[in-house]
Amino acid sequence: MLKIDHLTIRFGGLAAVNDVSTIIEEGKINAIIGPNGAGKTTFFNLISCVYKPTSGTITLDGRDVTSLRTDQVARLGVARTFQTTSLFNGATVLDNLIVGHRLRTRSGLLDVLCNSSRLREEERICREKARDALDFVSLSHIANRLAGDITQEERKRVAFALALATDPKLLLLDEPAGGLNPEETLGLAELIRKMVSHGLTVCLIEHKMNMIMSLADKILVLNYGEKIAEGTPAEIRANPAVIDAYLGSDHAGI
Ligand SMILES: Nc1ncnc2c1ncn2[C@@H]1O[C@H](COP(=O)(O)OP(=O)(O)OP(=O)(O)O)[C@@H](O)[C@H]1O
Repeated sequence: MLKIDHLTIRFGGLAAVNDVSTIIEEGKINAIIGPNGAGKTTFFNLISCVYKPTSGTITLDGRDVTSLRTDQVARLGVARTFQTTSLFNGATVLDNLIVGHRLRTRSGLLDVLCNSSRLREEERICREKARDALDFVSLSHIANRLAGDITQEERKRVAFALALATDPKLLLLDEPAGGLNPEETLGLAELIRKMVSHGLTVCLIEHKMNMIMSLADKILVLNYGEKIAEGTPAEIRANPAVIDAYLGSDHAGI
């Protein structure tokens, strides 16, 4: 699905991602782990085209997307969630989703002024997609609640729904379980499995090792910007380089 070849980005003298090659496998849960400052978020910024690499290539389904803009790669089906979810707190959950989806549809100012049939049709589709996405993440019951009044876990699910409403094929999740308790984390892991069972490919960054080890099909380990290991959870757990990297950091054991 997404092929990454020799990807490097330098900030001044620092190679935040250094010569990383990997494949994000279709229909799988691909995880990226590594100690603080390992380059995980920078790697996400590269594959969602927020940053342009210093060198290397990114190929999505056979097409070189390395120099595309974020909105262009999003239109090709790459959606992303962030560590914190920005919502319009004074608007309802459903309206947040509709706005999120409208940002990607085609009507222009003229359509709005004329209340064109294209605009009305797009609005109908947006509303339908927003409701479907809310239903998928099990939040239909809070559709009309103000976003400022929902829980942290519900915000995480809304972030998933926002991404899903854009019909992605690849979903990049940045620390989806950050700030959640163990029970909520299990619920979110279940939702990620459900997305994959519906044909999505997932790539996630996560610090919660229990979650990653039980959820991921494949794990890429970064340390100081470099790939130090790649494999199944069992392979990663037994890898001496990974154990070394984590013993030298302040993270919980793997
Ligand atoms: N825009 C930037 N300019 C300069 N340095 C940067 C920039 N973005 C990231 N870095 C540096 O690149 C390195 C990797 O940072 P990154 O945020 O990708 O790590 P991370 O693995 O996501 O860390 P964490 O787990 O703490 O979120 C760090 O040393 C960071 O300071």
